[in-house]
Amino acid sequence: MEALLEYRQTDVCYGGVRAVRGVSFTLHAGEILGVVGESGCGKSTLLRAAMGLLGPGGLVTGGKILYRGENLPDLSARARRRLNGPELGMIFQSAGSAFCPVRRVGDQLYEMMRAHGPMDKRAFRQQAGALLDRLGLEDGPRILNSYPFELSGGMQQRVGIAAAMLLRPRVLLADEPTAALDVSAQKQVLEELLLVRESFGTAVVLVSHNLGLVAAMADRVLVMHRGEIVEAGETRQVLRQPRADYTRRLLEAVPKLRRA
Ligand SMILES: Nc1ncnc2c1ncn2[C@@H]1O[C@H](COP(=O)(O)OP(=O)(O)OP(=O)(O)O)[C@@H](O)[C@H]1O
Repeated sequence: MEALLEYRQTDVCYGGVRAVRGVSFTLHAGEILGVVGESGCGKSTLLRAAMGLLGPGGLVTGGKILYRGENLPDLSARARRRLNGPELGMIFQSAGSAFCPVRRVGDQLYEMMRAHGPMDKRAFRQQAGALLDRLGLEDGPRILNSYPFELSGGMQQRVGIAAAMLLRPRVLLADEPTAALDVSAQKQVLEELLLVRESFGTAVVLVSHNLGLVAAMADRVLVMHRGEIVEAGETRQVLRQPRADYTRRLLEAVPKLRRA
């Protein structure tokens, strides 16, 4: 399998304070990699660093983040715009809040698609409607004609997830994508992630607090603690026979774990 994304001894700082230290791993095409660890351990920072979205105080201060051989922190803003979206997609914890409040969500999604290549409006509406349907939003045309405030938080989140998926990126960086969703919507989103991986060989980095969800979805898992990877390996092995004390402590907080 092709190596798509490779972190090599990556350090990330905010205003000189290190949030991620010496992180190394490789993500291959078609793979789902889970990232777990307590709040504040650097999971979001890891993903934002690849997207160039660390914000004004954030900087990759050491190592490399290679996407198909190119070091992402070295890219110009122009090269970055070419990659972000169609190559590297990101689903944020609050994906729904990224929409402009005074424009219909369908227009915003269509514009995003058009920014990355020619797209016929009818084909777009069909494609977007089918995806929304699979994400549990059955009335696609109505959703596309809605303003963000006309949708519930869970609906907005799923439209935000659809926005990342519509461009069919090779790599999808998903930061707690389903944390704000109810159980049935959560299931539909996770099934769609699996379908996208199966249909297009999309690789996924799935950040989650939910170890049960990671156990069910991820092929491999990274355990992070205070900005560092303390354990990495095949999901089943890490969750059943953890080597690091920290992983054991994390698992002890979950009464029962079963791989689906
Ligand atoms: N914009 C920022 N400016 C300064 N420090 C930040 C910024 N964003 C994150 N940090 C700090 O970097 C560290 C890692 O934060 P990060 O959000 O990556 O953790 P996380 O594991 O994703 O947490 P959570 O699970 O709560 O989302 C934390 O100490 C956090 O306070």
